[in-house]
Amino acid sequence: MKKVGFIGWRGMVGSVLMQRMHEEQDFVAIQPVFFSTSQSGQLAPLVNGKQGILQNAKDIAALSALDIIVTCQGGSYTNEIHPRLRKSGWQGYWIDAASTLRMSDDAVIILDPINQQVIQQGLDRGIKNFVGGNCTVSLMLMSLGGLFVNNLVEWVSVATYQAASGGGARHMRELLLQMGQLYDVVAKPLQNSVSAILDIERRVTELTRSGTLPIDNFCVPLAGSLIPWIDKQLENGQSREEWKGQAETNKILNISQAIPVDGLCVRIGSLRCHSQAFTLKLKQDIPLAVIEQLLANHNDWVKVVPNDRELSMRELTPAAVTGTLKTPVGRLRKLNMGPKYISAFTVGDQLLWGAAEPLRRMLRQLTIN
Ligand SMILES: NC(=O)C1=CN([C@@H]2O[C@H](COP(=O)(O)OP(=O)(O)OC[C@H]3O[C@@H](n4cnc5c(N)ncnc54)[C@H](OP(=O)(O)O)[C@@H]3O)[C@@H](O)[C@H]2O)C=CC1
Ligand SMILES: N[C@@H](CC(=O)OP(=O)(O)O)C(=O)O
Repeated sequence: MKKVGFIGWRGMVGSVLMQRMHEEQDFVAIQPVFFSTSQSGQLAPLVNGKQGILQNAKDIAALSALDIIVTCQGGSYTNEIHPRLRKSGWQGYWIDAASTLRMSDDAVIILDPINQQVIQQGLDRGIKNFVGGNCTVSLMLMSLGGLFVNNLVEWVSVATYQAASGGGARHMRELLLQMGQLYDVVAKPLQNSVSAILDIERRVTELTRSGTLPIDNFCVPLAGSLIPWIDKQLENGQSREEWKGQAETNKILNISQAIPVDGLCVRIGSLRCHSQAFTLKLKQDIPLAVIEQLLANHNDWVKVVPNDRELSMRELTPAAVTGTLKTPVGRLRKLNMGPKYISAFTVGDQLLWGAAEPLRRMLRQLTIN
């Protein structure tokens, strides 16, 4: 049985990974060792009927004893530990949720329903670093995979609607605290159906602008608003999140002629589902029914939601998709720009297919035989 170390298992992404591994009984096939950067010496979680002690996540000797390391601890941990561990001669598999190593030549970005062939080629070439993709990229490919893998996409323009969880656990708390404070300030007049709505709105807006809402994480209020920038600013005017769209998509697909992917990434007040509105230019004029069939047949998680008002409102929302592995796509139609232009709207849980699930499946692949 492979000895597998888990770092970051008690964080938000790590907890989702643990939950999924329990659901799929993945622990049965491995010997798990749990690590922490802050709680070494305390009790590890009970798994396979055994409860060990948390190891120090920065102990290179302890890490070196592992066949596989799975980390959801974040980029700073990867930056600090991965080079030291490799320098020490460790030859094991490193599976990571952080973006740090994604674009390295000696790393494969993992999304097996899309690029199992690339993963297998990497394994055959002796690649040992396997990194989960950016959540918007992974979720786009899970929903629109049928068009990408059939080489039908000429370019992609996207506007994202990204959930608070993408920033991390503290961001989700901050959003909910903001929502609570905004509600509290108008709770009384809201009970009274004849109170003037513009008075209510004014109070909410005044509080939003007062500088008293908690904004340590988002830097500005998100509740009742949005933030049209995610991640760092690049010199070309893109946000780093926007830059990842093209860079990671093309690396995942491993194609020689890059598909342009660009757009605007926006943070909104949903909790853990990212949504994305696409304009795609296809390489051919394909009937909509064929497009729908290619999309629906691509993988077990995508579902084509017919372009119908009622169904879109019911099935194509964060509220409907949160906490599930579904990656629905809908609002599919040909645009006025011409027969090769289509719209699409996708929704996906950014902690599942957007973060934990590709890691879980990679680990399973390495441990099943
Ligand atoms: N959030 C996301 O949507 C995505 C995140 N990622 C990557 O995953 C990394 C981790 O993200 P995320 O899971 O959101 O980070 P979290 O902040 O939830 O957890 C990170 C670490 O914080 C420590 N920690 C300190 N206090 C607590 C507490 N009260 N509860 C739980 N953990 C605590 C734990 O480490 P310790 O036990 O060592 O103290 C934990 O592993 C990111 O930095 C990013 O690189 C990737 C894709 C999406
Ligand atoms: N940046 C994403 C979360 C994510 O997946 O990030 P990264 O590419 O660093 O793993 C968000 O904020 O919604």
